[in-house]
Amino acid sequence: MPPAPTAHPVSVRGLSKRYGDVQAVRDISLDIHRGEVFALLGPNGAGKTTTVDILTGVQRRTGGDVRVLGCDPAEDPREWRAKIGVVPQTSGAYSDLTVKEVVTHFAAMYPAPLPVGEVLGMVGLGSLHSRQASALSGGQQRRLDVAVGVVGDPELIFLDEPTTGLDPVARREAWELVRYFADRGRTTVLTTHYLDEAEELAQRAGVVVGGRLVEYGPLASFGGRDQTPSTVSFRRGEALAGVALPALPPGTEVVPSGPGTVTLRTAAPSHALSLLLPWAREAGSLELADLRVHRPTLEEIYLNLIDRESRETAA
Ligand SMILES: Nc1ncnc2c1ncn2[C@@H]1O[C@H](COP(=O)(O)OP(=O)(O)OP(=O)(O)O)[C@@H](O)[C@H]1O
Repeated sequence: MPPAPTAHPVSVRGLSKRYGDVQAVRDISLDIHRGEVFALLGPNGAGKTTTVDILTGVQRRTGGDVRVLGCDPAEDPREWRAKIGVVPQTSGAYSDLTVKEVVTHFAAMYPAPLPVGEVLGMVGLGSLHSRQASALSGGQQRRLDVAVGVVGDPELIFLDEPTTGLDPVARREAWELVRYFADRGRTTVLTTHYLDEAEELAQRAGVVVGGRLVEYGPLASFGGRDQTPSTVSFRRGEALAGVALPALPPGTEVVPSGPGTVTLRTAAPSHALSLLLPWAREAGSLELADLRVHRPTLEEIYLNLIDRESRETAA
């Protein structure tokens, strides 16, 4: 019987998982939209891998309802499995096969795999295709895991910390691969501890702490980020020394900073700049020296969230 149609490729309601005494996941509800990259964030031991393992049929849930591409992963139907790609947190053991043999072996399990050579090229293993998989370095093994996870050209891809152990160039190659699938309308669930990676690739995210989903939504407004003021700073230089600042957008604060430096905190940095530039020009300065506009990064927002959660838990 074909799977029931579903609005979202992943739909989770009230998910929980207990391992003996450990409540690893508590009442998580979320939807992952078709075609998006969704980042699952959270500290070590938060419950991310457990959640991914349940969504991919590796672990059984102890409560709640889960639909992945219209099916219950606990039933693990064969045709369903062919539509998902998984790069698990731990590297696979590939015995004494060569890199190309490993990927060819996995490609044969899918009805319409991508060409093996193309996938090896995408993960940067093209020149190592005849090397024994067991002889690869840690980072090269991770690339092979990614190749194995995506060779089936999956509709939905789960990447559990795919770039851990990769050098900066390989990390960026992995990002290109995620974008390649996103451009083809595929959906990706990305677990990562690298906030820059999430920021670079994902449109929405969820933060799990102590098994609970404590933040969930578009990255642009994550943790009230779009409401958090930005900082604008510059050096006055000679032309602007002693010149009174122009009228600035309502709510802008002048923050005490070193001599000769102006630091403003404002919810409207573009508006503030549009007033500062003509002000500086009129005073004879075409450039604002050392101009910096700092919007809160995802990492800062995330650290605040984790801090808030640990204080609430302690209280
Ligand atoms: N098989 C298991 N048996 C008992 N407890 C487990 C098992 N697997 C995970 N746990 C516990 O469940 C909790 C969640 O673990 P999980 O691996 O899902 O966290 P995570 O968010 O993926 O962490 P990390 O970022 O370190 O990978 C942890 O307290 C962990 O010790």
